[in-house]
Amino acid sequence: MTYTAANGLLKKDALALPSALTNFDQLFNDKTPALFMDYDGCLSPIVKDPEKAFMSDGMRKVVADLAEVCFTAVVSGRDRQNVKNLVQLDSLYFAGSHGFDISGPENLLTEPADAKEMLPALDQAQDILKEKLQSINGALVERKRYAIAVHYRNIEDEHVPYVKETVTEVLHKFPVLKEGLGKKVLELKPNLDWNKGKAVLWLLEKFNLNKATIMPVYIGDDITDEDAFAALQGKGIGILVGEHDEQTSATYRLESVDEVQIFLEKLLHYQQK
Ligand SMILES: O=P(O)(O)OC[C@H]1O[C@H](O[C@H]2O[C@H](CO)[C@@H](O)[C@H](O)[C@H]2O)[C@H](O)[C@@H](O)[C@@H]1O
Repeated sequence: MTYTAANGLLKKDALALPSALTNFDQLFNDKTPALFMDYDGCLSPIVKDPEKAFMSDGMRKVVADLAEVCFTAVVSGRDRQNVKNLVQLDSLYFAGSHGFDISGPENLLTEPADAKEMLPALDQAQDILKEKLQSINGALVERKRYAIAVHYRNIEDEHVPYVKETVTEVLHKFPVLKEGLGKKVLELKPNLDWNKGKAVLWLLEKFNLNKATIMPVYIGDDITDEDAFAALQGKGIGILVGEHDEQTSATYRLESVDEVQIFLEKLLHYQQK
């Protein structure tokens, strides 16, 4: 099903999207890509332990090669330094904490949404969550500079409602924070008008990439990536990897992390022609 949402965005069922692989030849029309990618579920498969979400050597190689020929960024919900450590490529731009914390080659380091005053609330919320969830086997509270992820992937189903209620309670205590949803995770983020989509638009502007010769492309698998797909509607290409629980603003689809690698290899070949 396809429909136009109240805000004018075109939304589709993930399974109704055409494949970015079979339609590759129609995507770029001789334009140079500006590439934005999510990490978990896009560059690395979803696994039980967030610290063990590794990128394959093949994926790292093609991303490194692409960074030589076009603007290449990773836009992640993870802490910026954490995702940088996992990717291990200094030639890339990184937007961590869902876009609140950005770095790049040549000493770029910036927090464009100016969320610093939310840090005390995040610190206090983290302490309360750790204390309240310490007795729940498998619950994981992951602090990023500008977000807290409460993971429930590894807990018994019967404890999930308690975890969700606890997050809701903490959010009520700290109105400067808002909820974010992801794959078996609830997040607490600064209650500001900033997200992955705004970060992508900020990078396009900052690096003078809003030109007819450039085609922005964003690849991601999760609900937080929807902000970036929405930001690129009518301006670039949004590619959803797999599916999530909501309708999508992406325009194309890839089945899996393996298909992401095949797509990136095709993109490299196209860009080297
Ligand atoms: O925006 P992303 O780069 O995709 O980050 C989104 C979240 O990814 C991580 O959690 C997810 O992946 C884990 C490893 O595969 C998985 O165990 C977890 O269930 C997923 O929610 C990361 O830990 C979070 O901080 C990111 O926000």
